[in-house]
Amino acid sequence: MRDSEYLLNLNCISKKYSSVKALDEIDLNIAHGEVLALLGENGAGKTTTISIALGFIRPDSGSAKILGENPLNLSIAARSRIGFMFQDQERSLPSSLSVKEIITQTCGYYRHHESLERCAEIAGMSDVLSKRYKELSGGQKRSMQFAMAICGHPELIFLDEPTVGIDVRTRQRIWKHLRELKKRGTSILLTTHYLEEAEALADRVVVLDSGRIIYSGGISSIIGAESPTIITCYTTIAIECLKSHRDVVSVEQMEAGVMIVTKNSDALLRWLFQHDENLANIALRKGSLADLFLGLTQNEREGRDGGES
Ligand SMILES: Nc1ncnc2c1ncn2[C@@H]1O[C@H](COP(=O)(O)OP(=O)(O)OP(=O)(O)O)[C@@H](O)[C@H]1O
Repeated sequence: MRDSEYLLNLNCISKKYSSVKALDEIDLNIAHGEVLALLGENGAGKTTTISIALGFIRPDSGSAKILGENPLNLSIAARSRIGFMFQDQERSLPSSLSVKEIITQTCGYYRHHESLERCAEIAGMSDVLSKRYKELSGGQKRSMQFAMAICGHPELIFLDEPTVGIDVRTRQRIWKHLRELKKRGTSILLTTHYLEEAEALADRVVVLDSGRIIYSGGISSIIGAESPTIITCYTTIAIECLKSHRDVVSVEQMEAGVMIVTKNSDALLRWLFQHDENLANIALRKGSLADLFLGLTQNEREGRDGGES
């Protein structure tokens, strides 16, 4: 695909805040109708990426194009094809206006928009339309910001941690709506700490770690065919030796023993018993996607540190 065919095209973008490298030469594209989840721990660079894509901040180097234009100099026509929901959006919202007034005002920026009632229904806000923004709970505020992001039928939507603090029912409703938008061909970039959110919605995930992309691809390729198992145990086998075992995804030293993430617990346990007669306090549990994600970032960091020494 040529760069001009992407709705968003970030090319070798770097950004530093004083001595902190927030982004380090990242490349990121979004195609028509694609849902991309940007994953990473706190401070990985997700919000900085979106801020650069939308032209809120200037990168130190690299080039960015959104809907074929420079984000720092975006035309009104292009703006009206974009929706977004930001983590610290709160500061820019008129807190004394009601939900109804804010959503109506936002709809006014777009030529084709949803009705107020439909926006409220999608975001689960029908009962609080007359409440002032400052009177809303944290979750209701996020829901309203979501309504603002989608109200204008944008072609490209940026959602920065859209469901943080939102109750389960509203989260399900938001996911359902995002799937419908995807079916209609809307492109979505969402950042999330929830792997299940990425799994539920995304065609592709990009994992950021300390400003670098350490994975880009389908979520099933991260997980693999089997979901991981966590073994905790006491062992006299050296950590380095455990790490080099082919069935080990990651190992962490605990206060009393080790925590091993593996995708083949049967084979690994047989090996542990064979090689350590002092093996004790064994406990097994099915790992979450988050455990696997931690393993991925840990392995990358170790690879990087090893490579630099
Ligand atoms: N305005 C700023 N001034 C100084 N440092 C900043 C600023 N904004 C971000 N940073 C730093 O840049 C790095 C990336 O931050 P960013 O907010 O992009 O991460 P994130 O992945 O969105 O994190 P989170 O999940 O916590 O929202 C962090 O180390 C952060 O402390």
